[in-house]
Amino acid sequence: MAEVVRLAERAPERHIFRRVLPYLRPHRAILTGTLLVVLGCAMCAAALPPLVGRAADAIVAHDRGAVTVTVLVLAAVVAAQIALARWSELLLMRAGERVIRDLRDQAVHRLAHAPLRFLEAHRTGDLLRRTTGEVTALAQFVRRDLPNLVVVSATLLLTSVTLVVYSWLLTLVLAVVFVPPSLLAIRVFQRGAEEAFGGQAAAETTVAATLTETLTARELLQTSGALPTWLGRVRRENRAVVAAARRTARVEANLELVSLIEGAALATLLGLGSWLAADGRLSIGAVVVFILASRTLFEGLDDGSQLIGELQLARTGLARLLDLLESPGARAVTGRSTASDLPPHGELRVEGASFSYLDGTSVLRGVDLSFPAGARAAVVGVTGSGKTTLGKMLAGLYQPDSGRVTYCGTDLRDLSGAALSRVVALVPQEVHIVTGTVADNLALVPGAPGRAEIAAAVDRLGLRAWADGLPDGLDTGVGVRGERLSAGERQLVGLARAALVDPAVLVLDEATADIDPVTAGWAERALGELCAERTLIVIAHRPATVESLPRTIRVADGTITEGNTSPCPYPTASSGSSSIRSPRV
Ligand SMILES: Nc1ncnc2c1ncn2[C@@H]1O[C@H](COP(=O)(O)OP(=O)(O)OP(=O)(O)O)[C@@H](O)[C@H]1O
Repeated sequence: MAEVVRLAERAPERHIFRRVLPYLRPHRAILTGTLLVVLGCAMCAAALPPLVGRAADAIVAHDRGAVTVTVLVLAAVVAAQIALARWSELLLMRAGERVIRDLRDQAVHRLAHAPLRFLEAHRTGDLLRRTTGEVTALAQFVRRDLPNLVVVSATLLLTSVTLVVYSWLLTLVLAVVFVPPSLLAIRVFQRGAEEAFGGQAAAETTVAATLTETLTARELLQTSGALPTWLGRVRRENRAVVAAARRTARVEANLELVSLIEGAALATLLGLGSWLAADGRLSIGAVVVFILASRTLFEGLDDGSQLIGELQLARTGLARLLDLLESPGARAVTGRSTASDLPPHGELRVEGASFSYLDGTSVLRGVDLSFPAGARAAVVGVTGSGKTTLGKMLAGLYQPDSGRVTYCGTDLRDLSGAALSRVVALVPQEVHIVTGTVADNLALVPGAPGRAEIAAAVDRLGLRAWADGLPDGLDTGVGVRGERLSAGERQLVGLARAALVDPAVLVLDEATADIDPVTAGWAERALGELCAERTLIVIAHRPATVESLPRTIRVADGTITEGNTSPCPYPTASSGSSSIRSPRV
């Protein structure tokens, strides 16, 4: 079985900031400018205690002129601090939004190009959370917490310098007696935080994934009577989230210890400072500066430790997002060859191909098949024998674990995404329909065809009367996920999309749901027109389809046996004949 790299439930956080650097590089100009403004803001904050100290000394010395000048400078510094803080906020928001926009674009791009096997290996909710929830959390962090984090770091640094300058003795007491226990308490918090926040994110992801499934499987759940069992599962997972959140809250409570240490330190410093001032070894102003600066230091430690919680949350989200962006498993496996290198008609060949699903289910073993240009074949087999898997492999959606699938000698793996879709198109049993109009859905092919091209394809397939019969023609809304279209009409959309792509090979997974005779007639005609010039491989579910096709490929026990070839059995739009029985798609 080919190795598929799964995303870790708890994404590794090692070197997380170094890993995010390449994503920040395109925005380095605005980020550097922002950091400089933030630094200016922090310098203003650090200048306040010395200015207040100077004012206190001037008051003690009855020096009115010095008091006036100091107060004016103080006012100017405060005004500058406010202005710089506002400016840095705006800059950070702008820079942050750009970074987030790029990350989101890349995540969506990565998911849109990820191999089918990678997507199947993960729950949709997990992938959705990584591309939406984690990005939103990151955006919030950048807007709200990052400015504070930068200001706090710079303030801590500058305040430490102020403290040393004003009294190395008091700084020594502070540094030896009080700062280490503070840092220890923060460290204890950090250690628990990684586990607690990671656990909370994982538990929330599980709930998100289950909620997504609740919506997608709602019909099954409502009609099968399985809703109570399912809701029991939702409740269990919900309880796990609450437990994880409580664990996080307990870890956060450790931070209270930091406040306690701060109170004790300020009281000690005040006593010690007053004693030194009374002894004449320190001015009153210096004591004031020291107390204010110590307070700033502890506030910084306090804010910093709270921010570490947010930082941890952002780290976890960022790690999960980067895990997706960096995952080799999510990397598109298509190559660079373009369809222009290849003839419009040619042989599709399977050589010694084997395929197993991730859970180890071995489905196909050593399959050899050849479909010369214009061949038409039915693929048959009991349910679960591997027909759909073979179809997806023929369409290049699954890569064989061993062996290869080639078109005119070129491995499908070596084709670019657009080239692959021009070589082979798969119309699945359940054609995927997106919210919008019929025309919007038909435009979902390479090259985004315009209205005229879409109308021409519909005419070519003999579907004009069907389209005109819809309430608003091609502008008819299809509802959420196409629920306003019948199974047959969805296959008509799939066939019309195939006509717009104009592939050399068409693989059709016949719809098993009963289709009304009128829609079946439209589909029959469209298919007849579509298969006029190309290779057609129908995964057949009805005896009538099998009888109508000249060649039968039987899938059983992972291997293939087959019969002969003869001309196209489908009537074309121009012939209007339906004398040959054909599949109801
Ligand atoms: N995504 C998947 N992950 C794991 N196993 C899978 C997956 N899809 C299909 N299988 C398994 O692979 C085997 C072949 O499935 P496949 O859908 O190809 O059969 P099929 O012949 O098309 O069936 P049907 O006629 O019912 O559509 C089955 O045992 C199925 O359970």
